[in-house]
Amino acid sequence: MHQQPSPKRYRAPNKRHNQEENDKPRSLLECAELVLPWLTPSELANISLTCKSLHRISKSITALRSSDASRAFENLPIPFLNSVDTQPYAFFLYTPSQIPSSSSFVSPQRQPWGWSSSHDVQPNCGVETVRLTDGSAENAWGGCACGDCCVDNECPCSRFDGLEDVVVRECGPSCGCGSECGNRSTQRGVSVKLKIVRDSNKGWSLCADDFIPTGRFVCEYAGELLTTNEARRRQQKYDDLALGGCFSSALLVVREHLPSRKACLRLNIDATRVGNVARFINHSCDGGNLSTVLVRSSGALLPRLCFFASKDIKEGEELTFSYGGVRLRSKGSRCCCGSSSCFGWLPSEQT
Ligand SMILES: C[S@@+](CC[C@H](N)C(=O)[O-])C[C@H]1O[C@@H](n2cnc3c(N)ncnc32)[C@H](O)[C@@H]1O
Repeated sequence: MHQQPSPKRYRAPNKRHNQEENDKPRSLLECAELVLPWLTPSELANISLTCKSLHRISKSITALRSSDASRAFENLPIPFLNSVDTQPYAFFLYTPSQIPSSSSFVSPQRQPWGWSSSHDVQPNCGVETVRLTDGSAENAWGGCACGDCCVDNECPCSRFDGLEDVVVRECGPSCGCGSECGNRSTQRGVSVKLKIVRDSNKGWSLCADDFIPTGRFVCEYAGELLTTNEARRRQQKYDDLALGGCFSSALLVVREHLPSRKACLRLNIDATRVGNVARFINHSCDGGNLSTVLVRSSGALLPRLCFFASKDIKEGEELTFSYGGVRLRSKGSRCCCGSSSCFGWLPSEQT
């Protein structure tokens, strides 16, 4: 007769086996805590289905991601808040400043996001933040060598240089004044409290989380700088994806007209895949509460597009600006800005 093994006889060998199992998950979990922050939301969702421990780690990564969209790149955390649906956060790679377009060398596919507090945060790991500076011009352009750039408006970097006055000048990489200089207000990242709030019509929206006075710098529009050909190729792809619904692109074309009006510098900034919090700013047909200003820093090759409060902004108010006045497609995407001057459709122009 076949004898059933007693539970006791089974337990003895299992004890050692259990010990090995306990050891294995421990090292597995340590690896998981390092690897999982590199995963996309769908990869994270898949892996969280495999066992309870990975589910727990995935959950804490999701909570950390929702608590700070800027993943410690900015001075203050910028949380996602959603009382509309179940989406906890938007997934993209973070760069606090412009980066050259996507050669794989500078524009990686992955960046860790959601490290637990026990790990050293490596905010600069993953996306290289390249300074687009003109090293050769360091002496030719000169920059400044002021002791205090904000005294008596003497700093040569603050002077109008023949470009249109919508271009603001700041000290930059070729100046001797250093990072604490008062003439670098747009170069220190976000210093006003912001939050990213889910809206049932517009997707995510960037909101003030404190009072912002008129004239205060809010953030720059950071992303990948594209050639015009690449911008056209991507816009076509984004338009196709948008037809399927549930896709928001963040490709902005900025034109800086030279004084002669005979030429203009065109900047194509794509924050769709790699960007900063400005990628969540929605359009308003009445111009919104942000003004856009091109800022040139001494020694930088290209200007940066910066947002300033164009009026006093209350805590909780959504931050918006006008995406432009041109609507090439008579029936493009529906606008839900809610302003009395709403056109009904979002601006659209030939990229
Ligand atoms: C730069 S993104 C802004 C952030 C975006 N709402 C999101 O969820 O990522 C631009 C996209 O936001 C949406 N959007 C922006 N302003 C809008 C508006 N006034 N009405 C409806 N949708 C808007 C459109 O889908 C647009 O393509």
